[in-house]
Amino acid sequence: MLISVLGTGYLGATHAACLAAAGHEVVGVDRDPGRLEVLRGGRAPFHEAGLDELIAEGVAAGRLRFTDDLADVAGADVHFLCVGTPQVGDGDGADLSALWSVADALAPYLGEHSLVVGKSTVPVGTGARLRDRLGARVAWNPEFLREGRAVRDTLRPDRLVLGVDDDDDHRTLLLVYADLVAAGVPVIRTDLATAELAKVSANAMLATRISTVNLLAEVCEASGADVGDLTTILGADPRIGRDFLAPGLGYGGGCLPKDTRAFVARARELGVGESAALFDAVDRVNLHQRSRTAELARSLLPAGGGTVAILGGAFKAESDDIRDSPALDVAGRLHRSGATVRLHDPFAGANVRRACPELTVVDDVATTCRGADLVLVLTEWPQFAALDPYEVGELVCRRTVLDARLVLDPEKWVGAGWDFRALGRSA
Ligand SMILES: NC(=O)c1ccc[n+]([C@@H]2O[C@H](COP(=O)([O-])OP(=O)(O)OC[C@H]3O[C@@H](n4cnc5c(N)ncnc54)[C@H](O)[C@@H]3O)[C@@H](O)[C@H]2O)c1
Ligand SMILES: O=c1ccn([C@@H]2O[C@H](COP(=O)(O)OP(=O)(O)O[C@H]3O[C@H](CO)[C@@H](O)[C@H](O)[C@H]3O)[C@@H](O)[C@H]2O)c(=O)[nH]1
Repeated sequence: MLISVLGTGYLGATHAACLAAAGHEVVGVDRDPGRLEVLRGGRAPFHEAGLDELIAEGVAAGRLRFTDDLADVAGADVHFLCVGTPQVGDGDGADLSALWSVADALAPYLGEHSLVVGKSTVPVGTGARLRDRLGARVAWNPEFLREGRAVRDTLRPDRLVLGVDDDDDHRTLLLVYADLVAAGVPVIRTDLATAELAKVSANAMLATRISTVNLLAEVCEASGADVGDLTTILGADPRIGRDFLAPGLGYGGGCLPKDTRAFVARARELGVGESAALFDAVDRVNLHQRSRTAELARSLLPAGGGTVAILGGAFKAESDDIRDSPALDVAGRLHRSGATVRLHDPFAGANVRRACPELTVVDDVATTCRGADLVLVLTEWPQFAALDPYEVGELVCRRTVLDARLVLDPEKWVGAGWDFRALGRSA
């Protein structure tokens, strides 16, 4: 099949490369010339395990091309919309301007049988509006991939959600995903509204889980209970489950925060504001983790100054994405409070330098920690979990560490003479 993917960011680039790997002829469209140049060179424009290889293979095989000209995708059987839907500047709802703009630009190139498939995360009701606007066949096929595991998640998703109007559109999508269907990936057919809602609901529920565990961590910290044992006990109940129970600095990124807020904004429009306030509280608890981490760090530094070695800038490990990164929120607060901030991240350093020129970003852990009054772990990179507390102890000015992601082994660090603090652990 000839397939176009409109928007080649974290979602679109991965989706396009995986469709090409499945044997389709794929054209990725973007308006960002820098991004297109990198993709045409057979690389991913961001750090994502396995994606460089997949893009290189697709480009070399001639199955994957990139363009800024929608005329190049005229005649495609299926067009996937993968542009960004960020939070609106002055509110909590989703900004759909990129979606409408790319859809309008695509309209003249749609054939009678072309299927337009929304993959971006949108408020419920968007697909129906798009169908009316374009007068074309529209389906919604939300994407559940996680950054850092994007390729694996796309090649072997937990489920395929196909929001369709009729059997023809369903059949078309089954052909697009024939390899996944053959591999036994569960397919859930539904309507457009349910497919759209499934995506924001999943993210709002995941956010709720994290804020719940962080509330529990705060109670552990205040009471002397052990949050590690607590989550093990909770996770052993199959109704609760073990995944997504890691306490700490909370969630960030380009999805969970904005999707939870957009859910609430849309629920209010639909007259369900009273109950949707649940997710306002989830958001508040999440943001509170950032302010309380900064305050705790401040209290461990010399009054009005001090040097803090920050380990982590990305919003999560295995990604270089810094959108709404909790780590950068805390780093910014400490910088503004007068602390000297040095920050290291294994992959996100260049992005942090560009976005936060006021912070000193360094290339290795040793330079970050040398002469520091406090070591602060803000992203859950395994490299940080593996640090040797004796070696780090030789570099710092004071052996004080605050683990805001609960990745360090307390016994090892205390044994090496550190004043060890962690979120969820009483002092
Ligand atoms: N990042 C993820 O892990 C992920 C996972 C699932 C769903 N989503 C959803 O997918 C959507 C995209 O997210 P993302 O993280 O890939 O965003 P992104 O910002 O990385 O990518 C969006 C891309 O769209 C391009 N674009 C914007 N307007 C365009 C236009 N008019 N024509 C052509 N290209 C245009 C941008 O240049 C950019 O490359 C969002 O709705 C997001 O919520 C993201
Ligand atoms: O137990 C946990 C798990 C995650 N996090 C944090 O939560 C954030 C989000 O993590 P994760 O969900 O793994 O990353 P994303 O790549 O943002 O993926 C989410 O957002 C995507 C975009 O919508 C969806 O497709 C995914 O299903 C959904 O998990 C990160 O800051 C993590 O550090 C925790 O604090 N504790």
